[in-house]
Amino acid sequence: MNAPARLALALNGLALDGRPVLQPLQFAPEPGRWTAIVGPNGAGKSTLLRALTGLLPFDGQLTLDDRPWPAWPARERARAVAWLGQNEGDADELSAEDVVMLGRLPHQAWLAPPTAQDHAAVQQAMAQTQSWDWRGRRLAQLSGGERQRVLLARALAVQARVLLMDEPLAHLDPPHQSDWVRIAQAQARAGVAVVSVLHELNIALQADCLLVMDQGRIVHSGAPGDAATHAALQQVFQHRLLILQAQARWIALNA
Ligand SMILES: Nc1ncnc2c1ncn2[C@@H]1O[C@H](COP(=O)(O)OP(=O)(O)OP(=O)(O)O)[C@@H](O)[C@H]1O
Repeated sequence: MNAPARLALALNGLALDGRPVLQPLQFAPEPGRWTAIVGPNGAGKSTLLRALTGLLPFDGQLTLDDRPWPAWPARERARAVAWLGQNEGDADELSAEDVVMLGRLPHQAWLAPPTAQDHAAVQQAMAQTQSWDWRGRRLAQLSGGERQRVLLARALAVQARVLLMDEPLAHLDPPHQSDWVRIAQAQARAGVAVVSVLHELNIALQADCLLVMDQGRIVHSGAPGDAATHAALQQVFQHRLLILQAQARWIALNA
C-alpha cells in the first residue's frame, strides 16, 4: 500500500437544512487502526462519516496529508478514500462484477477499458466478500445481504488508504458479520485507516478504538476494554447495557 493517509477533520459545526447536527469536533482516523463509531439514533454518526468523505458542506476544515481537501484532484481523493454508504441502490441494473469495477474508476484513464490490474483487484475483493460466484447477476437480483457484500467488495476494490463504512453489517448473517470483522482487521493491519458506523455493539467492541457519540458530539474515544469506554457507552445508552467479558472478548447485552 501507499504511505498511510492522514485524513483530518476539524469542524466548527455542521447543519443540515438549517438544523445544527454536529457540534465543534475534531477527528483524524488513525492509519493501521479500525475505529468504530457508536451512539444512539440521531447522535450524528452518519453525518460525521459523510463529513469525512468531503461530500457535505460544513464550517471547518478537512485535510488529507495536510493538504486541504478541495485542493486535491477529485481522482486522487477518490483513490485515497473509499466509501460504503447506507442503502446504496443506484446501480441496480448492473451486474455485480460491474458494480465492483466501479470501485476501480479512480484508477482508470478516461474511457480506457479496465486493465488486468483492475480485473485482479475486482476478483480479489469479490473473493474476500464471497460474492464472486454471483458476479454475473444484476444487483437487483440479489438478496439484501448478498448485495451488501457486493457493495463492500466495491469499496475494497478501490484499494484506498482510508475506508469509511456506514452500517456495513446491514443484512449480513452472523458468519458474514464475522467475515466482515476479519476484513476490517486485515485492512487495518495493512495500514488502512478503517472507520465504521455500527449499531452492533458486540462487533464494535472488537474494534481497535470506539468513538462514542451523542447529540452531535464525540463524548469519548478509547479502547474497547477500557472502563472509561464502558462508562461512556452506559451513559449514552441510558445505562441499559450489560457489558461483560467472555472468552477474551467484550460483549454488550441489552438490559
Ligand atoms: N437532511 C437533514 N435535515 C435536517 N436534519 C437532518 C437531516 N439528515 C439528518 N438530520 C438529523 O441529523 C441528526 C443526525 O443524523 P445522523 O443520520 O447523522 O445520525 P446517526 O447517529 O447516524 O443516527 P442513526 O443511528 O439513527 O442512523 C439527526 O437528528 C437527524 O434527524
